[in-house]
Amino acid sequence: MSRHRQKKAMAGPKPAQNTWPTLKRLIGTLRPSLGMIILASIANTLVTALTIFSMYLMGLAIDKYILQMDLEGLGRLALGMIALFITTSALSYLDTRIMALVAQNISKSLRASIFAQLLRLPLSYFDRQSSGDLMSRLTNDVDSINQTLATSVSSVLEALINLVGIFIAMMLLSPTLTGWSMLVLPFVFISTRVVIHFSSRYYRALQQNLGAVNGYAEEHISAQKMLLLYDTRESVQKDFIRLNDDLADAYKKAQAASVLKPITDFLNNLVFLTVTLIGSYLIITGGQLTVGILFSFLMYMRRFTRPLNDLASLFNTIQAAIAGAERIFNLLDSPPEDDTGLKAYDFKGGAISYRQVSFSYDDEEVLHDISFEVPSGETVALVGATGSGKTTIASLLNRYYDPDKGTIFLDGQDTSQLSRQSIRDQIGLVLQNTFLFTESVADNIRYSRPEATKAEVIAAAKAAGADDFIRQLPHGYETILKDNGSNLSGGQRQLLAVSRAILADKPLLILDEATSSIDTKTEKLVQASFAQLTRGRTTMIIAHRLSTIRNADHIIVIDDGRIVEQGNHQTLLEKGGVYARMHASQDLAEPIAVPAG
Ligand SMILES: Nc1ncnc2c1ncn2[C@@H]1O[C@H](COP(=O)(O)OP(=O)(O)OP(=O)(O)O)[C@@H](O)[C@H]1O
Repeated sequence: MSRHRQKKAMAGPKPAQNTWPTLKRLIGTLRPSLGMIILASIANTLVTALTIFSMYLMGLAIDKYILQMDLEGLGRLALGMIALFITTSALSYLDTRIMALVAQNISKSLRASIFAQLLRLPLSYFDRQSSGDLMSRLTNDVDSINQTLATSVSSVLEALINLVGIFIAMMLLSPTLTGWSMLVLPFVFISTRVVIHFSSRYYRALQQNLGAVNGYAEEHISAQKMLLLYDTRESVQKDFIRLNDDLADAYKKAQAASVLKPITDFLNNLVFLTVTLIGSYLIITGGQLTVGILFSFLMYMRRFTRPLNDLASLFNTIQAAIAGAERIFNLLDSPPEDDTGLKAYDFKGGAISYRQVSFSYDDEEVLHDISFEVPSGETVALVGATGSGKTTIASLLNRYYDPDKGTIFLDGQDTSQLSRQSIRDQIGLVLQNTFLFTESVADNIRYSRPEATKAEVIAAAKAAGADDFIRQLPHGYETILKDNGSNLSGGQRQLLAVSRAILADKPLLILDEATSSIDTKTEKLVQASFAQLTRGRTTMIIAHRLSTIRNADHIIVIDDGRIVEQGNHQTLLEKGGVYARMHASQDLAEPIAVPAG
């Protein structure tokens, strides 16, 4: 775990910024389930009321039957109580089931909307958000709403009814004793709050420390090669020891907080004893109290502070759910990529023209005044140092991003007026880091054209020169690729990407050559495969190898977001400028970019 991420984890989830509007909107999502929620609430209210009543009956049993030695009556009452308990259990089951159902329905539709929205959002949104953050909306935030709806709504209602119901019952039984207990009960409540406050604080700290230790271990175990290469094992070990010490400290503190519990238990018992003594005194001195009433009363008292504490801790859970809901709503409200009102791209050969294009990702401009023309069917190679802006230029063509200034034309049509999908429908893409799904090789190739037959898939792989190595895989075309195809070499991944593009058969192409060193044999294969692919197609190629560039019709040399030279291999060499120097120092023979990982 990087230091940055550690800090983030320590900070914990953020509270909601707009609690009330979010709560209102969250309640709005409950509207379709209103009938079910009312039903659950009625069941819940009945359960609480019947439970309070059953405690009254127990006192009654003492006064009316036990002290009168009426066994038959006691038997009747016991039967009645069994019926009562069965009813409350059934109602309680109903309440739990209904609320779990409501919560799951809402979580399900939230997850569906979030995922649909993630597929619609523009790329720039993902630049600003970490994928971990987005994943946590789909999992943690939805889960926290689910938990809250499933349990907290019922619990709040139950706590409120308990509080009011028990108070009324106590007043009916004995106003005097109620008065006395109201004097001492605050001690019980406050002491319990203190324990909860401290233990939950230490518990949270413990969780964060645990997360930090796990994250650090996980990251460094997977970075074994780096540790060996740079010999950082000693400092990594030191960092781990520090995190481990913090974790042990957090455990000790959390343990120390648990000492508080016996103290509050003692206080609780003391309060209980006081009320019992007062009650007994009232009975003995002929007050209006009976043993049965005192018994019921003491049971009520035991329960009375519980709803207060429940409400206090529910408040935290509900707050966390509201904060989660706010993050989800923010995501759902972000403007999606919108194609409405735009014309479809009318393909006429794929001539590309950039005119005075500038672009910034955030505030910093990374492309300045880019202008070039590619006639249809020709190949343009973009060359330049790493970070100079080659990938960005290509990203503007299929409208992953839109320029801040200037215009890009496709066959003379202003792309800002064309629907993104209609442009992307015409462009084949081979990226440096091809994404491979956990599916069979055949299905991965078919990703660009799902309806393609097996024979078409094989023909595409053959044309790309991928057929040989695919047949050597354990199950040939049916081999399932795992972990983004981690068991394939960089060159093999590119061959699959080319197969995909050949199968898609799009008239325009964007190729990003692999920067990672691939062996000469595979490189030749990839080159041949690229040559096959680009034939007759207008191609923009982000070039890292001398051989690719030499064959391009146009070469555009980029430096720090500007075009510094353009021409073809011959004219640029003759010019004796940047390109000629790059060529002379054989920069291009080596991959320009540092291979990732
Ligand atoms: N998603 C992004 N958000 C913010 N800045 C970005 C983003 N992608 C690239 N940049 C920045 O824009 C500049 C140009 O990057 P770009 O990826 O286009 O360069 P490149 O020439 O393709 O590099 P390479 O050869 O390493 O692929 C760099 O300074 C980079 O840091």
